[in-house]
Order: sequence, then structure tokens, then C-alpha cells
Amino acid sequence: MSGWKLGIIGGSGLYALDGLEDRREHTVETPWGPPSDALVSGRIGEVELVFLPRHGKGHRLTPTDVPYRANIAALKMAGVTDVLSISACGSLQEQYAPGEVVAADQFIDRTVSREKTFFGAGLVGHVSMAEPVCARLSALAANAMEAVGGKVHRGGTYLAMEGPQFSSLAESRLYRQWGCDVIGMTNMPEAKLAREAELPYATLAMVTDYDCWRADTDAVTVTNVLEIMAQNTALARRAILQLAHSLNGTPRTLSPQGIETCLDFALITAPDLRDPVMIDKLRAIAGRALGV
Ligand SMILES: CSC[C@H]1O[C@H](OP(=O)(O)O)[C@H](O)[C@@H]1O
Ligand SMILES: Nc1ncnc2[nH]cnc12
Repeated sequence: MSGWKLGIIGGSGLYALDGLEDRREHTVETPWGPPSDALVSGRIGEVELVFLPRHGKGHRLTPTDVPYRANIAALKMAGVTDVLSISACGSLQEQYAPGEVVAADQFIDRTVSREKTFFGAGLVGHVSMAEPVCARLSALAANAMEAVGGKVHRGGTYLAMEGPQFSSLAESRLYRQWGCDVIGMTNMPEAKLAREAELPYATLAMVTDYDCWRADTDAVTVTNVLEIMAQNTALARRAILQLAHSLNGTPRTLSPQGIETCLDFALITAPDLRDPVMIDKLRAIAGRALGV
């Protein structure tokens, strides 16, 4: 086998992934509860994939209610090596038109009502989020998206808002002044949790609308988003399969950014004072670093 096992988190409009060989569905449980839905696993040649619809099939979960910790833990427990998010997003800049893709590499987290860490009392950890995205995975995903005809902008800042309401005009203008490129409701704390689980993470943010800041363009609605996402989804599916095809024959090596060992520099609680219950719970995502 190539050693690649891609975890794919499908966002709005992407609730299933066809075309996998040896397709299986597993209902799983994690120490943080059940993930958004059953995991669907399969392979393309030698590359394994595990698909999870972020909002559940039929889009049952709000961005606030998505069980981000359980989702990342379920993918880690399934043995995935890398996590690629596919997300709908609003454009905050003229140059990102609906139908195009931003391979975002930075985030601003404005979410306020979510569990954002696996750590806690009895086992404290602080990972670096200076480079929140795995540059290698992001480039591979961007290449795959371009190979199937997508227009990709490499790099960009994704503003994660709480939602579920879309932004006011004043907020949208503020985020533009901050230099943000796209806006969505889900990539945080997902990217933070992936890092805590030592999983390389990247996102293809698929532009569906111009939010509400652009003169003479109607403000975003779910109807606009789903209309564009219907076209984007076909492209996203092709890009995922292309990514897997492109990795066949390339044995996986560790991420050049050291993401798979980042907890070596993150755990601060004195070993003899660590809470055994927390250690046991964290075994699922941090067993390597904890030596359990
Ligand atoms: C249906 S529009 C708003 C919704 O779409 C995006 O979700 P995802 O990132 O899972 O594609 C956005 O973040 C909101 O959750
Ligand atoms: N304009 C927008 N704001 C937040 N999330 C979105 N998802 C898609 N479009 C969005």
C-alpha cells in the first residue's frame, strides 16, 4: 500500500462520495461522542479514503452543533493520515468568483460557541497554529482540483464565523478590511483539532457567493449557496478522486512541517500530575505523544 489514507470531510452539498472501491460504511463512537454520521471508507487503487459528511446526511447539524472533536477523533481512530476539508464559502474579495476555489492557508477564528480543544484540566496542551494548514496536502489538493478543471487560488485567509445567520453588512466590510479572503462557519475549530490530533489538514473552500458586501449583488442566501454548490459538488468529487489517483505510486512520507509529531512540543502538564482519566480519553488522538 502507498501509506496514504485520506480523511475527507464533506461540507454543504457534499454528503456522499461515489466511485470508491471496496466501499464500506461504519458507525463509530469516540470518547467525544459519535461523529456527524457513519464513516464511509474505500480506496482508489492503493490509496485509502474515509469520507465523513460534516453536517450529516441530509444536512441535519448546524455549524455550531457539528461534533468537531468527535469528527476529528473518528478520522484519527480510523487511521487516516491526512484530512482534506471541502467547504462552501462566501467570497470577501472581488477576485474570487462563485464557482472558484480558494485553497485557504490561514484562518481567523471568530467562532464563540464550540468546544475547541481535546485538552483540559489534568492534561494541558498548546499546539502552534502559526501554519494551520499542511502546505503539502494543500498543494496536492489544489493540483488535483486544477487537473479536473477547477480554478484554484492558492493561499488565502478564511474567516470562521459562528453563524448560523450570515453576516451583517458591517461585519462583512470589517472582515474585508482585515484582509480576509473568504468566509465560512466550519473550518474552525476543525483545523485546530486536526492539529491537536497531529493530523495534516487542508481545505478547499469552494466559493458560492459574494456574502453581502458587493454592490449590485444580492446578499447570500441558502438558495444561492446550494445552487452553486450543486455545480461545485461534481467538481469537488472529481478533485477528490483525482487526488487519490495522483497519490497512487507515491509512498507517503511524513509531512515536512512536522505535524505528526507536534505534540512533542505541546504538552505542558507535569507527567506525574497528569490525570489518568484524561490520559485514557486522549489515547485516541494523542497516544503516540503520551506513550500509551
Ligand atoms: C449552506 S450555507 C452555510 C454553510 O455552508 C458552509 O458549510 P461547510 O463549510 O460545511 O461547507 C458554511 O460554513 C455554513 O456551515
Ligand atoms: N457568505 C457566507 N458566509 C458564511 N458561510 C458561508 N458559506 C457559504 N457562503 C457563506
